[in-house]
Amino acid sequence: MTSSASESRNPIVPVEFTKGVNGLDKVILRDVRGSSAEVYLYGGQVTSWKNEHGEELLFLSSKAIFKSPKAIRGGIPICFPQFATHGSLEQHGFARNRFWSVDPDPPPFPTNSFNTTYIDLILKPSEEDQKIWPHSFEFRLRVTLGRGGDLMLTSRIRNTNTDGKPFSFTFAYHTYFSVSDISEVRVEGLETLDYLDNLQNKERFTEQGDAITFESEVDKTYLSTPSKIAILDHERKRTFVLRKDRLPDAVVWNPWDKKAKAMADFGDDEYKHMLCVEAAAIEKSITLKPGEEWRGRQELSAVPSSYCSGQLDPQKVLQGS
Ligand SMILES: O=P(O)(O)OC[C@H]1O[C@H](O)[C@H](O)[C@@H](O)[C@@H]1O
Repeated sequence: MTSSASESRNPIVPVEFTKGVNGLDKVILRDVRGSSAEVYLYGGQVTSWKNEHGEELLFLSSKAIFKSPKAIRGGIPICFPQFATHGSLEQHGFARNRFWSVDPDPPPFPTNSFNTTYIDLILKPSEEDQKIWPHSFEFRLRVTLGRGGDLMLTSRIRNTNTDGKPFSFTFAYHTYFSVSDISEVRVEGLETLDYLDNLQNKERFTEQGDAITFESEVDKTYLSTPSKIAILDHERKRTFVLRKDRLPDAVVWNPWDKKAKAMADFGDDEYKHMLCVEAAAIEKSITLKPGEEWRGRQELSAVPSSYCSGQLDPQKVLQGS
């Protein structure tokens, strides 16, 4: 069937503006082959990413609270201008619990947007925000659903201070991946790297051994990581490939059972079905002078993983384009 035939029979609305939980504004991106993504203006947050079979690829807690000032638990929260407690602001900064707007006329992107569906959002600080972080900025976020169902997020952050002052920030795409069973998952691309252990006062260690697997709580910030990280879900025979640009660090987080129980917006057993791998800039903060812009990009794809004599072949995953 040609795509025009399928389109005329079943018209696709590539960008739909609608309402989500609690009447919050939501944008749905759709690709003709059936993949989709959902973005809430609250937090500028992707909450859903589905492949062409309609299978959800991101974790969203069944207990997520879609109400300000609580950030939505799951999807891809944006941590800005501060990651975690690396500064004096609230945990993970304020971008994740502010109302973003649709950017009607974003400056042009050099990247090829042919054959993709996307939405541009913008966040500017309110007067209240400037009381806690005394800077003026424009944060433009483009969420793109690629032709093959890939999900791309590009952030452009510009210093618009008129007082001549630079500002510094840390940043993360706090991606919650949906996994079959955390004990069946391994992460490749971070082995042998140095990391800060957030469970041990951010002390620095070196990762030993092979790929990373999970049997207890993990909260680590890997430093100077490669631009490509793979998350292999053996049970579902699915591999997520995360590619990133200008985001040198990567946080790996699973709260495990005890912390899961302590979080009001997270189910007691949900830790089994999620893993956060967060493309980030943490160890070295980013500094912008007035008029300067930083751009940070994350691209996610989900591919079927194949078994080779009972073992996944990590080289194939990591060397593939
Ligand atoms: O509960 P939140 O504020 O959303 O933070 C959730 C988690 O985010 C990151 O992964 C941090 O490294 C963790 O220390 C933190 O627990």
